[in-house]
Amino acid sequence: MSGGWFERRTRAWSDWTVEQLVKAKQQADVSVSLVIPARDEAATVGGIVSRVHTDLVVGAPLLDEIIVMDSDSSDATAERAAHAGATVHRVADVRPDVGHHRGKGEAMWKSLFVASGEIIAFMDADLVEWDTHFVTGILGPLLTDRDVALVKGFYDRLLDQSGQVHTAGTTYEGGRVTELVARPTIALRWPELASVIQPLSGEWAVRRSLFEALPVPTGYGVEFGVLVDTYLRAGMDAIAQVDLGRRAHRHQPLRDLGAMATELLAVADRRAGVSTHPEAVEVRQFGTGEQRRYPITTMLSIAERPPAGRLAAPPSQTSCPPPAQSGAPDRC
Ligand SMILES: O=c1ccn([C@@H]2O[C@H](COP(=O)(O)OP(=O)(O)O[C@H]3O[C@H](CO)[C@@H](O)[C@H](O)[C@H]3O)[C@@H](O)[C@H]2O)c(=O)[nH]1
Ligand SMILES: O=C(O)[C@H](O)COP(=O)(O)O
Repeated sequence: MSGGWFERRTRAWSDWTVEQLVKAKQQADVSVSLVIPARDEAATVGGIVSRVHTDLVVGAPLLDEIIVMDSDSSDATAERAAHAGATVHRVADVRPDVGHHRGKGEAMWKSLFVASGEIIAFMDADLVEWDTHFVTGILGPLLTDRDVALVKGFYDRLLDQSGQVHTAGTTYEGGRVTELVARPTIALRWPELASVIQPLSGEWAVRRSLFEALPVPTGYGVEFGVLVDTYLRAGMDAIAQVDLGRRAHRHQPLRDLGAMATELLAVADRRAGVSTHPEAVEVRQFGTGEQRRYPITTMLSIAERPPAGRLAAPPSQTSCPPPAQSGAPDRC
């Protein structure tokens, strides 16, 4: 492990009780938003929002708001999230004057225009093994240490070959892109970051002032980009990591992970200054059996958004997002 950073900046979720965090929040006088980016997560998003709402909004005044960024869903994600107590925004409706990209990073970048928190915690919407300590854990270092600006969650990552959790086929082999792309890239380019146990974890929290100052990859490169940029601009001591136990989520097919890996490598190349990629790249993959000679070609967006803090205000009131589905504050 990298000298003292690991000892100084590695904690466990159980280091803080909810009551301690509420007190720390009051003392620091900061507001906290939980933002959940979600694309077609009707199966899980309602349960996740409802549990967090019960424990950390109603049960304790830790979160000022729970926002679900509905990322081009075609299922009932928005309805289920709103019903469970979240404020829901359609990503495409936020700041329409700057256009719309598909992708997770876009949803997170646009959340900066609708969330009010000085601290923003992010959590994925496809979790199947988790609990609300995921949220309290990633908030712990930010609420108790002014020098920390970014907190990454880490955990054992389950991989279930059948696509279900808790079956006999479950192993600890999850995190395929993490192991095969993120970690090797870090080893080669930014070895100090190698002590970050889950560089791609979707459960992380950040000070708004930092996130607003960073460029944001619109797709799955967002976690990697924010981690590397924080390190390059603020140094290792601005980063902390918190043990959250075990996590299981819905797995993507291998070919989709190939696309994710390409997005990460584009982010890494840009930060290392070794290439000037265009906004999109062609990825060619191949079928199996009779289809093995036929390419499946995808144009993959590797676009990045500029730092949100540098964006000019919307041109007029008409550019403001329409009211959210459950009464978001009007930020126009
Ligand atoms: O266009 C998209 C795609 C995904 N999501 C949401 O983003 C979250 C994570 O997406 P998922 O497809 O489950 O990603 P993973 O396969 O889990 O990828 C891992 O690695 C990614 C790359 O670092 C991270 O973004 C993820 O958080 C992390 O869990 C989920 O809530 C999705 O609904 C969107 O909001 N918009
Ligand atoms: O972080 C990763 O490597 C990707 O989310 C893939 O995770 P999985 O191998 O557990 O599906």
